[in-house]
Amino acid sequence: MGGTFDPIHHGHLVAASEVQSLFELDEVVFVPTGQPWQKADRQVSNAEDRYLMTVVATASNPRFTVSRVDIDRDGPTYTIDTLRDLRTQHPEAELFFITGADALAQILSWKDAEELFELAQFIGVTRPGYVLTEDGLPADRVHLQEVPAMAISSTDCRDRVGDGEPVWYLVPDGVVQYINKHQLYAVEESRASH
Ligand SMILES: Nc1ncnc2c1ncn2[C@@H]1O[C@H](COP(=O)(O)OP(=O)(O)OP(=O)(O)O)[C@@H](O)[C@H]1O
Ligand SMILES: O=C(O)c1ccc[n+]([C@@H]2O[C@H](COP(=O)([O-])O)[C@@H](O)[C@H]2O)c1
Repeated sequence: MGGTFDPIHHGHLVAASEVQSLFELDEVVFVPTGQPWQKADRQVSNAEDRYLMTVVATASNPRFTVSRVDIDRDGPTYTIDTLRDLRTQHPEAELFFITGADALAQILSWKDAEELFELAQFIGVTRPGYVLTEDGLPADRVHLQEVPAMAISSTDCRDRVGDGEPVWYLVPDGVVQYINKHQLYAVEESRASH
């Protein structure tokens, strides 16, 4: 499962857990993006912080691991490179890439979109506020999966921290503590003056 994970939240974790169980996956590899080029219009937190929050959030699940392939590669992050690197590391594995409905809808705009479907199958999961559709995508390589709806986004978590509101129970406890310890998403002056 690839994502910016700024920060990782329970929507990501529920989706990953549900897909792992339903598709009987041996392992779910969380891959924090290095430089998400489709989010170039906004500031993204330091890759090491996003990686460490992902490690903290997934540590207790024996089927969850975290990969550094995207954060250790220079330049913009493309899933085609992610899948090539994972294929090299796990030559025997059958790869599935888990994405939310919003990301799945954009996939034809990703780099080398056609080749993506040769390297992995894609599992699109429901996400509140987005319609899950495989229109225009190869039906034999794309699976749609309903998962329990968690109306949580990283944007909302960042905004809540910035506004001094709690993110307890939206993200794992260790991630709340990591955010506090490293003062991520700190209150901006314009907001603090309200
Ligand atoms: N609540 C959710 N339910 C299901 N899938 C989700 C949910 N939140 C995110 N995803 C999916 O997880 C992947 C990684 O998401 P990402 O790290 O961009 O989180 P986000 O909450 O969408 O972030 P942001 O609000 O910063 O854009 C994407 O494929 C996204 O569609
Ligand atoms: O390969 C691409 O061109 C591409 C473009 C946009 C997003 N992605 C990947 O899609 C995943 C979800 O991205 P995001 O930005 O919604 O967190 C993440 O693994 C990204 O690297 C990939």
